[in-house]
Amino acid sequence: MGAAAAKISTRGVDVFYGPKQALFGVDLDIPRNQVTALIGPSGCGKSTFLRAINRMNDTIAGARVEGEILLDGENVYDPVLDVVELRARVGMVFQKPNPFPKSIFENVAYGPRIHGMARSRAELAEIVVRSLRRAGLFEEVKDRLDAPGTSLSGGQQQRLCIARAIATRPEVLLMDEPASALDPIATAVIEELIDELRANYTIVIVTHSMQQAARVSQRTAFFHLGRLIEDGPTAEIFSTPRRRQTEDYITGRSAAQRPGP
Ligand SMILES: Nc1ncnc2c1ncn2[C@@H]1O[C@H](COP(=O)(O)OP(=O)(O)OP(=O)(O)O)[C@@H](O)[C@H]1O
Repeated sequence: MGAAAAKISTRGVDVFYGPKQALFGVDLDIPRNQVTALIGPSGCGKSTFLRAINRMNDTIAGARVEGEILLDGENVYDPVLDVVELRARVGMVFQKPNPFPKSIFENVAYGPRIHGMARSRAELAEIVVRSLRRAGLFEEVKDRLDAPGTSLSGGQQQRLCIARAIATRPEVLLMDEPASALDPIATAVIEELIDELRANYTIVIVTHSMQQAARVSQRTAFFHLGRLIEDGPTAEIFSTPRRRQTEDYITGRSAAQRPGP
């Protein structure tokens, strides 16, 4: 895939935490309206890479990003770019569901309100309902929108966080192990939702589960020790990886995958 077709293109991305380099020269093209899975052993830099895309690393003292990350051809590290706006365009969902200590309604209304997306209470309510519907949660919560977000089950809370992320009409959704804290049924619901969402969003998901990567993604990028080893269509990465390190990881032969002594 050429950079022209990509929603996000990274070139020579290095990330440092103080003196420690966590990513080395990552070049990756992420296509629009597909799910790209980032896989690799613990500590290989998957989350670091994800956070570099919407500049969440800016919030970590001592973190530094070099190289280029282009969103529709525009460098997200351009000093004139408004970071708050960037994070509305590139939403994020974390491993642990983290609803605000507010009502279900307010969790979703927060972003559209601070971005001035609604002119009236009715318009705001419309955005909230639409986002909850898209996140596959509306039917379960429509009679208790004033209940605290934290009163929902873990899987519902994660769908609430997805509704919150999509309420600002982002173009990209970054998901850092979004189902790892959930039971298998809630996980299946989230995976189905991810599949539906890709029609409207570009999705990048970090996962430790290769089964999940195979189920939800169209493309997979394998990282090892801070380097992107290879990327390509998910079916090819899992059936005919080009690199030995990828093959070792997906077949469970890599030392990093074995349990400790
Ligand atoms: N805030 C931080 N300060 C210092 N070093 C960090 C920080 N966050 C991550 N690192 C280091 O950067 C490297 C990459 O970490 P990262 O969390 O991106 O890996 P990962 O592949 O997402 O791991 P995991 O699968 O365990 O979540 C690791 O060596 C980690 O210790």
